[in-house]
Amino acid sequence: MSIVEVRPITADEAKEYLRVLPYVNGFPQEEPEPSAWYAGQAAWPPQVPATEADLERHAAGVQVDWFRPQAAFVDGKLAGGSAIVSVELTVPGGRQVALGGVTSTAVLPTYRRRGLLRQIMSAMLADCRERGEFLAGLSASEGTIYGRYGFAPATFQHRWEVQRADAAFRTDFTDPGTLDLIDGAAAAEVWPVLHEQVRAERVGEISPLPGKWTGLASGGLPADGSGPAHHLVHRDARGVVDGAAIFRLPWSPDAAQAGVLQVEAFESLTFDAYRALWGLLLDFDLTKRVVAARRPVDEPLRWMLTNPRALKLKLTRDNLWLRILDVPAALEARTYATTDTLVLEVDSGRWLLDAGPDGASCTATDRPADLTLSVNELGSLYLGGVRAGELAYSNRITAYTPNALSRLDALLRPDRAPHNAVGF
Ligand SMILES: CC(=O)SCCNC(=O)CCNC(=O)[C@H](O)C(C)(C)COP(=O)(O)OP(=O)(O)OC[C@H]1O[C@@H](n2cnc3c(N)ncnc32)[C@H](O)[C@@H]1OP(=O)(O)O
Repeated sequence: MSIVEVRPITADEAKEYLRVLPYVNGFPQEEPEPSAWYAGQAAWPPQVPATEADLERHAAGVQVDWFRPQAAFVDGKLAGGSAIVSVELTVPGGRQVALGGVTSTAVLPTYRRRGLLRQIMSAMLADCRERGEFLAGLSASEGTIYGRYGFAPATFQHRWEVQRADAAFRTDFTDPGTLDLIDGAAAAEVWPVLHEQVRAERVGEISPLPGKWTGLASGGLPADGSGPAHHLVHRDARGVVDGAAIFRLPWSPDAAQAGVLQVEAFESLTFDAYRALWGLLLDFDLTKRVVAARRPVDEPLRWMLTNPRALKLKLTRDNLWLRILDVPAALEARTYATTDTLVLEVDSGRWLLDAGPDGASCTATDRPADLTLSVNELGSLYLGGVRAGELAYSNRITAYTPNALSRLDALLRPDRAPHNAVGF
């Protein structure tokens, strides 16, 4: 019988850990989708296997304090691994709380389905708890894997398209600011500042990993023919950047795919920036169609067009999956839209949630429950991106008192849908 050991890796095991990851071996790391869905980062088809030089380079990135890899060794061979990255998540009320982000997870194909991930996950979640991280999160390569560990989808994203010919705006707009095309080096300065401001306001947004924006400066042409990145910024009347977009004009030999403007990133702090940036992108000369991926599910643009149906939803997908590791700590970290008191039975714990716009207290109680749910449902509800009624109708939540579902929804619902443009 094999001996399995699960533990953090040492510095000189970094390359061995990398060797289990799909992209290093030329295997797929996402379900097959058009590369445009990933907004430029083609995860399919698989790339060529990494060279020793690539591994040397990547190994440095594994040995940093914010990247905490755990690996499973079978009879001494490193056969699977995963890592927690330390990031922050904006929760309702604006607090940016520590999130243990699960990433870079893989088990060698010849060692799968024998419980290695289960053991690695349990070690990683214990590590998060020890560090006081009461939330863990991930983006799932497949929807069937992570529910068993208590994770559930909490934010969602859309990919939509608009035919340029259909993109008439309802009202005229005079821009008090200016639009400017800038180079990658300037964009690498703009994006970190802009994203910090955006994530302070957007529930569900995540802090970027170190180095997230440095690649913008060097540019580089992706191998998939999607062409160079173009950087557009909007400045307000004082000249301060209040919005930016990154787009490409990919070439395709397929006439149906020609003339596409592909929006890879878009952020704005003001209505003026939002309207002005989309105004240009939706009416870019010599293009036929705009495709935008990783967009929030409550895209206001739809309501600004004379024909709201012109914005055609092409794909909808879960984005951030949350795992609540400490129920009272998580519920006390956010604020609530109404003032109410509910008893929630979450798995085997029963909690009295006394919540309001200034925060909440959440204490153990033996009062009868208003609702029962598991930590998975609480993860989906936590940021307000899923309705309690939807989960009750799918038999995932049971309500015992009148209006308990609508009262819970009223408490949790933020003004805007939770959204994270940045992942890990
Ligand atoms: C957050 C991220 O990093 S997403 C990236 C995830 N990585 C990948 O998708 C790369 C390709 N896949 C793999 O490397 C592996 O299949 C992993 C990492 C997903 C799973 O590793 P394994 O060691 O095989 O998982 P393990 O044997 O611990 O399985 C635990 C449970 O999950 C189930 N499971 C594991 N993988 C899958 C899957 N792909 N689909 C459905 N169920 C799965 C197992 O059947 C098992 O079920 P049980 O609890 O009912 O017994």
